[in-house]
Amino acid sequence: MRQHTDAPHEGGLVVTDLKIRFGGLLAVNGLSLDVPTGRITGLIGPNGAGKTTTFNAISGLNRPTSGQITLFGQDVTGLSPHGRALRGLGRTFQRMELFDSLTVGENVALGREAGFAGSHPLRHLRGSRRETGMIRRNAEQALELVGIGDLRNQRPADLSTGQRRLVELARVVSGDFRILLLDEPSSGLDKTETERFGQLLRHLVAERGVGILCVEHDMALVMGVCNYIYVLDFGEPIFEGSTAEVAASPIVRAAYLGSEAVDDVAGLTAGAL
Ligand SMILES: Nc1ncnc2c1ncn2[C@@H]1O[C@H](COP(=O)(O)OP(=O)(O)OP(=O)(O)O)[C@@H](O)[C@H]1O
Repeated sequence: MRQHTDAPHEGGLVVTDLKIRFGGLLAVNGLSLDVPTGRITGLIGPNGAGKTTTFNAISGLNRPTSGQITLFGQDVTGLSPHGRALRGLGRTFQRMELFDSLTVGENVALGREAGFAGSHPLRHLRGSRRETGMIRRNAEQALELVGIGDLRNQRPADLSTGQRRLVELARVVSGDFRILLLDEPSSGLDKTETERFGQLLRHLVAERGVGILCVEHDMALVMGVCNYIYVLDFGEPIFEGSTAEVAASPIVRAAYLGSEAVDDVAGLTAGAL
């Protein structure tokens, strides 16, 4: 596994030789990832490559057949999603899971707990309010960092897809996690919104020093924000490298043949980087 930090590795998420089998299907076969803090790492691959399965294994929603997952040097392979969250791991989901009965501010305040299997976010919200204002303060900071403070009293149902994506990002930011897993965060955004979202991710890393692992189909976003990229195809890790190396790789282009993203990859290879 190559390390993609310039400085000595200060820790983060490390996945070693991950294998996940569903019956006769080897959905992920020997994937190793290094996701340091202060960097945006990409995980890409065509449909069905195993990206979400990998995310679920990292966040504890499915059990790996073999392999190891460590967070800041601690083996978390056997821990629950909640245990991993407490150790600094937050995630978003491909399908946004915002509560339309709550305001934007309340959704963001769910922060650390929401979205993780086995938690009870509504109960958590009420309990925490009684005990402390800390969650509300975290939520306010996250709303400001993501630039949606003016939406705090609105309901998610009244927002555009782009705004809802920002609410989702603010929610995971409010959890004060050190490693964020973002599952197709720009899905449903137009080109301008995606560009702004990319700038926001870079701002987030610069401000908070978090590490981000991002699964994303939008190649322009991937190539624009990621420091390092891993490529999966049919569960096999087929390539890893800098954005320039990935964009120039014939292996990567071949994996995307027949998919919509192939033109994007080819275009980036031709000179965007
Ligand atoms: N719970 C499951 N049981 C059986 N097979 C599964 C399960 N979850 C995923 N798979 C299969 O594992 C493979 C990888 O799926 P996964 O959703 O991880 O791919 P992906 O790269 O995230 O795809 P996409 O980009 O379309 O979201 C697919 O063949 C999928 O059908």
